[in-house]
Amino acid sequence: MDKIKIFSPATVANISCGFDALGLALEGKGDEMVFNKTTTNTIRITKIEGANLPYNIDENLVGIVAKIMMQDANANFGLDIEIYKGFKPGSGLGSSAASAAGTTFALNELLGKPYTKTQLTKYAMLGEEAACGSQIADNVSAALFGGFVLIRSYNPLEIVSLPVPKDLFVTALHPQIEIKTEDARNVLPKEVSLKSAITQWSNVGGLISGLYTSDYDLIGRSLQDVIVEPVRKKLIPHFDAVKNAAINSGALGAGISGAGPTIFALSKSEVTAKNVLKNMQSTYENTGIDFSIFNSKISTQGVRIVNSE
Ligand SMILES: Nc1ncnc2c1ncn2[C@@H]1O[C@H](COP(=O)(O)OP(=O)(O)OP(=O)(O)O)[C@@H](O)[C@H]1O
Ligand SMILES: N[C@@H](CCO)C(=O)O
Repeated sequence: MDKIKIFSPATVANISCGFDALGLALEGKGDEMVFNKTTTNTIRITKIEGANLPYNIDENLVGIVAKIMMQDANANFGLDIEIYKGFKPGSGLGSSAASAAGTTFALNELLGKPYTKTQLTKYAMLGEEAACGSQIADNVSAALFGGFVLIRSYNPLEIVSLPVPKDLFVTALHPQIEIKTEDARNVLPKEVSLKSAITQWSNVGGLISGLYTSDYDLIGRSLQDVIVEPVRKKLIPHFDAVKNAAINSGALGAGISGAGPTIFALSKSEVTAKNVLKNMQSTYENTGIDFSIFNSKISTQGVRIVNSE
């Protein structure tokens, strides 16, 4: 294979109760990238559309991840890379993760598929470190594996794919402000009380049980975050109003997508999700802040090939 075009999905990390441990992949929203093998032994980013990002391969995490993987594999080719961002960095929808996961997937194909998805996740986590200072796995593993994922352990890295109940829909409202993941991590408490920890891990258990049994009400009751959301929601204008609008219009639950500012809601059917979108939208329309909003199914596929030669 000499050339590959891939699609890498947007993702929702944390899913309320599972900070750094849970993620899901969205259908339809994501980045595309083209990787062309060259005979030059250099890596170049030749085109970037959709976001203002560096072309320097030591600054753009696509270049950073590609360089490390090429060196480790002793690759005997160079690369020309085109990046088409489908959503903005700093949105809470895993922009850096879509780039990092997509790069590892494409490189694996061009190298003859030497790596497992868990090994690719480890490489993609280096991209996350370059973006925000932490080797987080939730967005990148959701992008690579698709569906719902649980990071059962960071060391050694263990990713568990969870079932996706067929009627689940995601609504995502993205206020047009940028929150850097690094900044959103810096506001977090260094310690949590035992009481909060018990509530949180009980909800993670409830959510996972709900996914396995397609118990939508249990999923809804488990979408609670008593540790991260109370601190981070202060960074997101009108968070409570939008969350309440989602729940009052039938959503199972709602919370912060990743590090924010995107607010996500889960609903049991497309009809409910449409109603939830309408009410979240009309709540934000009164704020004077620009935003975008969409509904999505959960993608069970993750990063995929668009075409290859
Ligand atoms: N290819 C790339 N795609 C996205 N961001 C990149 C890329 N290369 C470098 N960056 C830098 O990474 C930072 C974005 O990372 P950050 O984690 O804050 O956003 P994010 O990935 O959209 O957040 P979240 O994971 O919450 O959705 C920005 O400073 C951006 O310039
Ligand atoms: N779990 C990470 C995701 C960042 O995209 C966080 O919430 O900081």
